[in-house]
Amino acid sequence: MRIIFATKNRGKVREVKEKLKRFGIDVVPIDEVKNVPSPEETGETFLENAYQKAIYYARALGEPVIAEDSGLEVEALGGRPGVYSSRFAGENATDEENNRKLIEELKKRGLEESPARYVSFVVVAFPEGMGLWSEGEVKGKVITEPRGSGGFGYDPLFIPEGYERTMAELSLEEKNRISHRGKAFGKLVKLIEEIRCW
Ligand SMILES: O=P(O)(O)OP(=O)(O)OP(=O)(O)OC[C@H]1O[C@@H](n2cnc3c(O)ncnc32)[C@H](O)[C@@H]1O
Ligand SMILES: [Mg+2]
Repeated sequence: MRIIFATKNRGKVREVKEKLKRFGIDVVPIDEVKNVPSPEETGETFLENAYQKAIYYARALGEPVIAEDSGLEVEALGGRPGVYSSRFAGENATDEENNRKLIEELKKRGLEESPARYVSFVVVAFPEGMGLWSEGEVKGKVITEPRGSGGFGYDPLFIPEGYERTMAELSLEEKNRISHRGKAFGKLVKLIEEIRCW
């Protein structure tokens, strides 16, 4: 079975491909199927954004599409960057720029770390308009000294609860076992199997 995953983030594609492989699901990134301009992400919540992305592409393609919206919530920053995680340092900011901004914001407050969590909302939308969704989170803390080269985004600054290593120091399989995204996609596959909607 194949599932089209609407994302421009290569890190997400790598993780979700690996996660769904053992369920016999072939995850195909949208840009390998059709060249459609990206939709806006104007929602105020992760769920709204994930649904917006999924339904936009499901309608454009005429078949079910999965999308994900995720982010990092930092306690010391009142939950920011949250839904703005990919554009924390500005529109089209790189991971490095976003990480630098996070370190600055913590240091400005005299902090070297803060409790934080990653959140992921996943939606599979059908062209007719309905959708199924699931979510996952992983708690931990953010630090101001980046470590590791795996993963993507804020991973060099995020240490999951119960770990000494940053998310960027974990293998792909290990990250998938404990991550917000790994949990959300695991739950979505169960839902799809239960409802037999495919
Ligand atoms: O919208 P798409 O095309 O899927 O790609 P995106 O990178 O813009 O994805 P989001 O809008 O969902 O923004 C999520 C951001 O949150 C951060 N993030 C989410 N999950 C992460 C993870 O597992 N590791 C590190 N950073 C993560 C990272 O900055 C992402 O760019
Ligand atoms: Mg995005």
